[in-house]
Amino acid sequence: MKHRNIHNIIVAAGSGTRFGSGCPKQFQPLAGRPVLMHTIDRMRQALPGSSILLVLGEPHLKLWHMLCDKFGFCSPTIIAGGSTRWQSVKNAIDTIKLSPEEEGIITVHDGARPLIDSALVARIIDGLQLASGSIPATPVTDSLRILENDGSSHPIDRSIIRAVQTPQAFDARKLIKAYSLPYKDSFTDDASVMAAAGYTDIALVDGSLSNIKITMPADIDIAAIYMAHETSTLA
Ligand SMILES: Nc1ccn([C@@H]2O[C@H](COP(=O)(O)OP(=O)(O)OP(=O)(O)O)[C@@H](O)[C@H]2O)c(=O)n1
Ligand SMILES: C[C@](O)(CO)[C@H](O)COP(=O)(O)O
Repeated sequence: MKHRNIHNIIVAAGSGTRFGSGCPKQFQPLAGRPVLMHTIDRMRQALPGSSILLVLGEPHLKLWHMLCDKFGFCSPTIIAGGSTRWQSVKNAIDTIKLSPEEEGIITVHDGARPLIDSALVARIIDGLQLASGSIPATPVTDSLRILENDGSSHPIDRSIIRAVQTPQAFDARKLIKAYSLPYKDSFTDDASVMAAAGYTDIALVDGSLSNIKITMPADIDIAAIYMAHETSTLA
């Protein structure tokens, strides 16, 4: 199925401070190829015919072009990143021009989440039928506590908490409007930007436990195990 009015933003302009390597995590090898190539290929498979805007940091452009040459990889259109994830998304959004009659969808995905699959992407697109945004979420499995300023803490009911992933999908006009408002430190994802603009009708769809964000070095090993498991269950 072709999706011509879906614009997919993949943000990969981070520097990977927590990963702690000279080479940012999105370019690290995973199952023989850079993490980011898995992410892009899976998004292409999930939504064939839709456009991808790849957001990269200026210092990493040369490395990316070198990797594309090495792996014979065709890069999506590249957009210059910003100093925060919000700014990187905004830079891409500012290049999307909708015609007056166009009912567009914008998805935003972390380049550092290489384990998306077509079923997950289909769920977030379907979730948009009844809401302004649609985001994948999973229950948490650890016990949770609220930490107070004085250092004390108290337990909370984890059954009312969800951990949120990407990709996140939105009505394009509403997301563009939300990203025209000023930045706040509380913006940790795109749904939080929508909420600040008053778009609180966000559908939560089932996330995937394997859809981890590469954050620490060990996450590369965990992602490789998930990928090997996918391959063995397909065989
Ligand atoms: N200025 C930024 C910061 C983050 N990102 C992207 O947003 C996603 C989620 O961010 P995160 O995991 O925090 O990546 P980093 O900022 O690279 O990591 P860290 O916070 O450890 O420095 C990543 O794909 C990252 O490349 C981005 O495009 N531009
Ligand atoms: C966008 C995100 O991946 C959703 O879970 C997450 O909020 C990114 O957080 P980070 O601190 O920028 O890694």
